[in-house]
Amino acid sequence: MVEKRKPIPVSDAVGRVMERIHTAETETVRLEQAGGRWLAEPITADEAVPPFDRSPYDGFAVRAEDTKNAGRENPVTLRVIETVGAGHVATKTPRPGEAVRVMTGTIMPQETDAVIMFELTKELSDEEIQITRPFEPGDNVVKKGEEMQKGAEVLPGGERVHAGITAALATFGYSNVQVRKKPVVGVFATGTELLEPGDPLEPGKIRNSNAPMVVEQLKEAGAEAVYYGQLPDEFDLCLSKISGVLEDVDALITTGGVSVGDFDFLPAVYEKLEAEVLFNKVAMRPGSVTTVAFQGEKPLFGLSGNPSACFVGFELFAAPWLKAAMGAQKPFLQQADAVLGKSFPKPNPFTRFVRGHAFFYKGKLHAVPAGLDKSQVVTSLAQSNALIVLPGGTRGYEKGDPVTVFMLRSDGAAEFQEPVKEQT
Ligand SMILES: Nc1nc2c(c(=O)[nH]1)N[C@H]1C(S)=C(S)[C@@H](COP(=O)(O)OP(=O)(O)OC[C@H]3O[C@@H](n4cnc5c(N)ncnc54)[C@H](O)[C@@H]3O)O[C@H]1N2
Ligand code: MOO
Ligand SMILES: [Mg+2]
Repeated sequence: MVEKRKPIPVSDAVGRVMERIHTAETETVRLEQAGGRWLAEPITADEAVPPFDRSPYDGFAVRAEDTKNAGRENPVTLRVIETVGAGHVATKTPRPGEAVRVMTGTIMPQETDAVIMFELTKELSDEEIQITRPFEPGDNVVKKGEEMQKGAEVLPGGERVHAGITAALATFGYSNVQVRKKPVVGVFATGTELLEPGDPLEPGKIRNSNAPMVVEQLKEAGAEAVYYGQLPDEFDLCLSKISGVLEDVDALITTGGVSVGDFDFLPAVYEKLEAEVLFNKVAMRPGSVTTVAFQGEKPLFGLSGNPSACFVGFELFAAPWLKAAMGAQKPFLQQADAVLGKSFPKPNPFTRFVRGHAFFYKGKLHAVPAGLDKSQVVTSLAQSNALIVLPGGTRGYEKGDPVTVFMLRSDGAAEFQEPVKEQT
């Protein structure tokens, strides 16, 4: 008799997995290698930024006091005593009536407290300029520590290093950075029907799309994927291959073989390994048969063989666990309110995660289901940047209904648009 499984709500399933986080150790990597890694230490300012008062313009550093009587009818003439570029320090100290020609980024010369851009001066000669308005002390001076004071916290840690974080790390002298070790995640695709992408098709066989997809999802999550190849639907072989690699990985992902078919052997493999099964049925579509088991601290993610179900199972359970293991403060997909762009008439006993395309139109986020909504479907994944969440227990959804979307990515999001015009 076929095993009857009891579905649990998605949030319970997520909760069960996230109770079992095992935080990865830290390691030190060079700044150039830190992109995409998760920060394992807070970033603090080793020095103030900027580290000295500096000029934001190409112009003249002056003593503001000298300019206080300047006006259209009363131009003030100042004598230029030196030219200093960024990276150099003025060698002279201006006396009253004197100015220093400075470039953007130059440390303010002693005794100067304002900068006048070239365009606001009249250069009478190489040595003399004229100005026709007064300047206050501090005008056009970027103060030391204006951006960040020495010792201030820039980031608390737990963020993923992107180009902006790299810039901050470089600014504060982090030539080496502490990050979390990447969990090593083994991947097996199960299925006697599977061919590799380079193979010609044969009757009854299909190309293995799950393994390359999951390897890519692992990379996107920041983990280290080790693809161990395909396993035919044979119990002994699945058991020996899976138990053979468990020592070498921090987590294992299998695709296929988790349902109730005669050749679905993952449930029996978990039993034989004496792994603790957290759940084997989730009240969701696709991915209802997604199974998560633990062997000690190691999660075994038994993702469905159906490509869309496999994808969703990874995003909902494996990705947050892996990101949290890498110290992520925010391991879940970002959620947003959107307007459903196309009716979805199918009744919904389980919560659906519909692959779709989300985009902004007239300031509102819209989400349109992509391609066929079936768990066997691959190509809709290629057209999606979001999962549209349609809670279960309804008769379907109408175009225009409010929905929640989980954002998968934001690249490739827009064509060129005229930036919003400033209000005047
Ligand atoms: N009697 C029942 N049958 C099924 C149930 C059920 O509750 N009762 N659940 C269905 C649901 S829902 C899903 S989802 C699938 C899950 O199946 P498995 O996880 O056991 O996966 P397989 O049987 O191995 O394969 C399913 C399907 O996916 C294709 N596949 C497998 N691996 C890959 C791969 N690497 N790349 C591309 N496609 C793959 C495979 O050829 C099958 O077509 O079970 C339903 N059945
Ligand atoms: O796990 Mo299945 O994808 O719900 O169709
Ligand atoms: Mg099956």
